Amino acid sequence: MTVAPLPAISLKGVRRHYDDGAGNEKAALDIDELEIQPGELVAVIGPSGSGKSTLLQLVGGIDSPTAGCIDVAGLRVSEMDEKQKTIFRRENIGFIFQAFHLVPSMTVVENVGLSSIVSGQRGFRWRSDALVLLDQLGLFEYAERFPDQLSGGQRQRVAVARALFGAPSVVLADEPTGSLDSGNRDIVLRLIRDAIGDGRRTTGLMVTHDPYAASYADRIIALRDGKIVDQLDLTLNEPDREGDSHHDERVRSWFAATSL
Ligand SMILES: Nc1ncnc2c1ncn2[C@@H]1O[C@H](COP(=O)(O)OP(=O)(O)OP(=O)(O)O)[C@@H](O)[C@H]1O
Repeated sequence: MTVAPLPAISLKGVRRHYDDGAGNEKAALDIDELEIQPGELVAVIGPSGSGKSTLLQLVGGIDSPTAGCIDVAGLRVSEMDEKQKTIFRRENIGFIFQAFHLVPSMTVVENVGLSSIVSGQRGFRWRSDALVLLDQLGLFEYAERFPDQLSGGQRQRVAVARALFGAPSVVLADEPTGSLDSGNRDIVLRLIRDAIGDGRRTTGLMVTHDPYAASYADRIIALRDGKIVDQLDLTLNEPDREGDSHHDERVRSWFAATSL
């Protein structure tokens, strides 16, 4: 008998309400069920205000749900207090924020290895691991610079390297290719894709407005008004998923149909 692996990310009956300012409760997120398997890369799309960032913040333990159950990497995030969530984030999550959130007083290589530095790891193993990632992203020569000496696209790649550093259980990416030209967009997407996949222990959730970026995912989910309104399984296209096939017709027509 084969036993199905536990999902890497599981949401059940998850609601996140806000007061709309007029005393009414408005649901930023309302998901009955969502399961993401280990090694799966899921793209999240949807119009502005549909709940994409809220979903990332709940899975990443930055925010807490009003109701429901969230499990990530076998841990019940929805029941953690703030201190537990801080440790959970540090040990399990690699974030790529739209605003990058690099530490201005630290060099590029220190920003990449931040989680090791913060957790007090001794020795310089972290530095060589960080340099490998910087090299893969074409930023080796910038390792000793500071974030304010980089372009927006270079900073975004540093943020990607930092998120992938240490092979976290889950990578949460909010528009990871937003500031990149097409060449660097490919480098970043391939690196994220290589870090997440069969036999890897990293799982990914990536918010994007870019159909090309979404085509790197195994599955695309569409949010509207906080609910999952559509899904597309791209693993069905697996035999063709190299090179130009990332522009797969089915992805484009589906995007057109969901009027993004
Ligand atoms: N702190 C808050 N207080 C009140 N309402 C909030 C708060 N954060 C989010 N919301 C509301 O929740 C809904 C979902 O917001 P969210 O930021 O998740 O959307 P999004 O899909 O990420 O949008 P965008 O693409 O513009 O970043 C929106 O209607 C937003 O106004």
